[in-house]
Amino acid sequence: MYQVKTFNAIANKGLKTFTTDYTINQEDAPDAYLIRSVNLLKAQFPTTLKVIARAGAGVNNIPLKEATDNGIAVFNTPGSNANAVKELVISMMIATSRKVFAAYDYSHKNIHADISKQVEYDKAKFNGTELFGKNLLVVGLGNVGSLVANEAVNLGMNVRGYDPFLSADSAWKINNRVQRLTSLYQALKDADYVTIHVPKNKDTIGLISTKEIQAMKKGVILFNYARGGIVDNQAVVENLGKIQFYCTDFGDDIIADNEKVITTPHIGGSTLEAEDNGAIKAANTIMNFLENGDTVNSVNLPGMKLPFNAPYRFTIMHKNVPNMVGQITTFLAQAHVNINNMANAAKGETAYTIIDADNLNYKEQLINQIQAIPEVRRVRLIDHR
Ligand SMILES: NC(=O)c1ccc[n+]([C@@H]2O[C@H](COP(=O)([O-])OP(=O)(O)OC[C@H]3O[C@@H](n4cnc5c(N)ncnc54)[C@H](O)[C@@H]3O)[C@@H](O)[C@H]2O)c1
Ligand SMILES: O=C(O)CC[C@@H](O)C(=O)O
Repeated sequence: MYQVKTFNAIANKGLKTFTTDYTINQEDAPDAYLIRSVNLLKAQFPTTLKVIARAGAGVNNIPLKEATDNGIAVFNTPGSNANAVKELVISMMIATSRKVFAAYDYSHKNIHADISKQVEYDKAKFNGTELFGKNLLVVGLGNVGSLVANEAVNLGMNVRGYDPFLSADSAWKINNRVQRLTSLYQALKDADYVTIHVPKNKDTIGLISTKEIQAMKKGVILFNYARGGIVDNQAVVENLGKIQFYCTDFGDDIIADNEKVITTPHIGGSTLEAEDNGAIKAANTIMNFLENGDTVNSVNLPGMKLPFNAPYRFTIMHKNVPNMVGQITTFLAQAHVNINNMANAAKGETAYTIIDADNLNYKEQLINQIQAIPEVRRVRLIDHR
């Protein structure tokens, strides 16, 4: 039996994905955390915890180094809510361009007056512009950015994208009419719209600040549905003469109460469909990791999936240093354990080894020996019989 502890509202479809081998929030020795945006940066992890699955994209709420040091695999569910974010961004592009919020406000305030004639005079205040033919700059062309870019092409926009770390998978998804840039500044000066879709990390905090805003065109509309802090809100408020509207999912005191700033309460991924997708993917990720040791979509381990055709599997999370496989297989050989299949891969400073065995001897001693190698973070034995 495995124990799962959930944080945040996790869609029922996801919880129902777990088989009867899993209990949810019933006991207190969790093997897995299933989370959304809960801030775990200062959390103490129980020693039983082996995996954290984030239903969604951003993992800036998880202390990746601490998790790795404690032998905990961390996963997200790439793309599960990308369509939801895309639809919100496109709708905000249209809503701001057509002055929908001010027009709604006008109509709402005058709801009891007989304004049927007055509107024909007043409506000039709400003249808008169209997206067709305008320039859009998309910063970050991953799961969300690529969808936004493609949809904007469909709407007749001239789309440019900036993503120096673009993966081959993402590149395949992008419409060939999206012009790829090698410098962020190349497109800032003539973009009518700038939208940010990068992860929050030490390199992207303040990615859009005073210098970048000063390089933008007057009247630009800026969107941040990625994370608070990637756009410097202080720089935004100081430049609202230049910025026509700033739309963001991440409000704070600095940008509060400004009619040119339109905030939403982190609802980019808040659709029924996206919440179901993310929760189902996260639940499957947890089960595949705990039962098979699969690490596809891990953010702190190399992505690995090995057919499991033996009675026993060792999974070892360890530092990416020489002679790890040598030491581990020496212990297995000394215990007369026959290796059926194995794989090893690394991601940054961390590596992961999967060893399938035909037989098992001296179980406790073997696990203790491997775990005692100083660079080993966690060894697990999965009994598949
Ligand atoms: N508002 C919401 O509810 C919501 C929902 C989903 C995602 N998000 C946020 O949006 C971010 C992006 O989501 P995604 O699913 O597209 O992630 P993703 O990992 O698929 O794509 C991120 C892209 O950003 C690129 N990138 C990284 N650093 C960059 C930089 N300095 N400059 C330009 N590009 C850079 C990467 O190469 C990658 O292609 C997430 O990390 C998350 O924080 C927010
Ligand atoms: O869980 C959520 O609603 C937010 C999701 C979003 O910010 C993400 O990073 O995927």
